[in-house]
Amino acid sequence: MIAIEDVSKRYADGTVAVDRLSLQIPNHSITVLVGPSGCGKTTTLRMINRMIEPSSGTIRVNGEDILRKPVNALRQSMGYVIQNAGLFQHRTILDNIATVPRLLGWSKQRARARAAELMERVGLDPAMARRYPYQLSGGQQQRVGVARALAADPPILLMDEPFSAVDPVVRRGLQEELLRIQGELGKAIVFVTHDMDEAITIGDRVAVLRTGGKLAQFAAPDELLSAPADAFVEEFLGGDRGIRGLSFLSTRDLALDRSRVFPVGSDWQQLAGKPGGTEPVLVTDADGKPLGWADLTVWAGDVQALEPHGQAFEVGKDSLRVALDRAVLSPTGQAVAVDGAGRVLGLAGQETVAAAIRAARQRRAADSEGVSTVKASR
Ligand SMILES: Nc1ncnc2c1ncn2[C@@H]1O[C@H](COP(=O)(O)OP(=O)(O)OP(=O)(O)O)[C@@H](O)[C@H]1O
Repeated sequence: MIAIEDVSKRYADGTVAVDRLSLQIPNHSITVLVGPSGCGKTTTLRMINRMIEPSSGTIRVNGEDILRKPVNALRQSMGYVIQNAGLFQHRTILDNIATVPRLLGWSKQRARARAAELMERVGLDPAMARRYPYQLSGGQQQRVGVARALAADPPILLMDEPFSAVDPVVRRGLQEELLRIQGELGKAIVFVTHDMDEAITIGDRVAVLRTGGKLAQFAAPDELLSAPADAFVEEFLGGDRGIRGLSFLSTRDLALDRSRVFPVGSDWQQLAGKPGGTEPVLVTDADGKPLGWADLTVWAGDVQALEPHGQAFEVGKDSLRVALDRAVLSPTGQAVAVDGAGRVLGLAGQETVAAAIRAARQRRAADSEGVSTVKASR
């Protein structure tokens, strides 16, 4: 646990970068500091590893005042990742990652073995080990930066806009990779960004700072989206926070319609004659996997002639946001719900999703702890 207690930073020219900030940063979780340019995010992060000394207040790590710890020991317990990776250009990728273990006195062989292990962990091809940083893409360099910070297995990882310099697709990949690594390693991660979407995607908790280094709100992402503390936070969250909030609601309890799903080989003529026979049906293969939509008033049983079913959503894994998106994009207005093996569980139209949203809101109102939240596949 990192406890920031009533910490302020006033620079020599009188600029107040951080103003009486108090934050409890738990272990085994990602805490994001987010806010507009100049609001004191970097200053806060650097006070944690003592690259910057606070003007007042105390920072404790697991109860111990960081000023009482030798600065080297403190920094060894904290990996540090910055924008553009900050790699040593004259060292190979392997030796970049091995830097801290070498400083700690590990043999070259052991440090390199550890570096090779970390390359795999962050998703880098082992063939890159002997390359130099300029021979890697920006996204690959950021992975090296993360691997280097993790090399000595520090319990804390400080990350300052680590993914800001790469394009959105690569950035998304890096965010997913970080979440996966965190799932395996469970560090205390403090992550600085000015991008609220990034904060919401990766943060377990998000601290929104306003200019002057004052804390505007510190909350879990779903709470931030559903109950912004004030107009500043609301504006910073952007105009579509209602839709984005659906990312945190599970599809587990959706009331799926199974009455319009039939396996190939069904008696289509008989079904067409039944009440509702003019409604499109979803045809599945023998395993229950979706093949496409059929209008039984005209379809003659030719699988090739089915209307594409589009992307499905996985119940329990994907969020209501994904389900709603699939329903909106579906040619029939019905999203196809599947299990982990891709077998159809049923259909969910926009009204079904809307009912699930209302039910989730009621549960939230009844019990602020009781709302099902999902972390993945937002
Ligand atoms: N060494 C310094 N001397 C004087 N003022 C400084 C110094 N370093 C930072 N500042 C000022 O302190 C404030 C906070 O800076 P900081 O870098 O912490 O903000 P930030 O939120 O990380 O910004 P950005 O998102 O643009 O990186 C800014 O007004 C900045 O100009």
